[in-house]
Amino acid sequence: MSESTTDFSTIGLLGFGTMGAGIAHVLASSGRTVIVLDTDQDRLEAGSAAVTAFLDDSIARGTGTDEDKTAVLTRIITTTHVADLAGVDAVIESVTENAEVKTVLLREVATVVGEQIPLLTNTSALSVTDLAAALPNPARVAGLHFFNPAPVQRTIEVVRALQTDGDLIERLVAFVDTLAEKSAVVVRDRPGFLINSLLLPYLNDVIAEYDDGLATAEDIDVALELGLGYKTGPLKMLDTIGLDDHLHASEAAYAATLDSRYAPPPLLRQMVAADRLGDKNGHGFRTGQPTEEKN
Ligand SMILES: NC(=O)c1ccc[n+]([C@@H]2O[C@H](COP(=O)([O-])OP(=O)(O)OC[C@H]3O[C@@H](n4cnc5c(N)ncnc54)[C@H](O)[C@@H]3O)[C@@H](O)[C@H]2O)c1
Repeated sequence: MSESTTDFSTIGLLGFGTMGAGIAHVLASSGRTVIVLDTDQDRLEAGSAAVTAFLDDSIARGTGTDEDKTAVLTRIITTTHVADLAGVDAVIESVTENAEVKTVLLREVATVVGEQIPLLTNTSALSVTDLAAALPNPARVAGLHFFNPAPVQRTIEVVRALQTDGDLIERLVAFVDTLAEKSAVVVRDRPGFLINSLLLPYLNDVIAEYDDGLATAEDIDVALELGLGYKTGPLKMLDTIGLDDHLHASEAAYAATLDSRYAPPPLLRQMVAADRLGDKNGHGFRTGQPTEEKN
């Protein structure tokens, strides 16, 4: 476990959902103190349980110890009061993907933390530039985009909004370097940033080809895993991401660009309408499907 706390030694984290729990784990594992805000006690307890599950998993795999677990959990402080964020060195926002929810909360947080404290957003699909424009001192706003699950995924996108101060970008790259096995990628603020702007069209192409009957879902995944050396086949990946989340990300990128590469294919909309969301509810392209006939 790294004990480096050179910068941002106490971080305010907004939202203790899927991503918030993973991010809290990553930050606390780097030796930092994390003050996590969510709307109510039940959500805070669910977030703490998710962090505990990550740590127990590490112990079971022999990559963590009981001492690590205690140390990490001790560094995560939970609250439902924005006032408790006074004194943090940076804020990472990871609440529900809704521009108004994020803006209202960050404005309130800004009044507590002061003008110079960096406000960082983990949004996947919203414009960081738009968000910065709605906040006091937009130069201290940037994106810090983690991938799911945050403790496992190794890339973090540092997103430069039009207003972001160059020094802040340098501080964020140095900060990411202090997180275990994470690498920063600095990207401009555009729909999907870097990874999703390339991933969304690829996944949408695969869905369209599958809908056209190119091959079975299993064979498409096997072909890309073995033929191109991808770690996870695209249809398995879609089930993991969640088809509703992928639809939302595609719609947002399409609305922002009118680029047809992002347009959600008809089968994606149908899958979501039929409540086939992937791993999260046990029905998707690969999850819960009987083995298909080969062509
Ligand atoms: N899930 C992913 O794969 C993924 C990956 C990268 C980035 N993101 C981004 O991370 C952010 C969070 O996504 P998630 O999947 O963790 O969502 P989630 O629904 O699991 O968690 C969101 C949390 O925010 C809390 N919240 C909502 N309004 C709040 C408020 N006013 N004050 C405090 N807490 C509030 C909710 O109670 C919930 O616990 C989104 O912006 C999303 O786009 C998600």
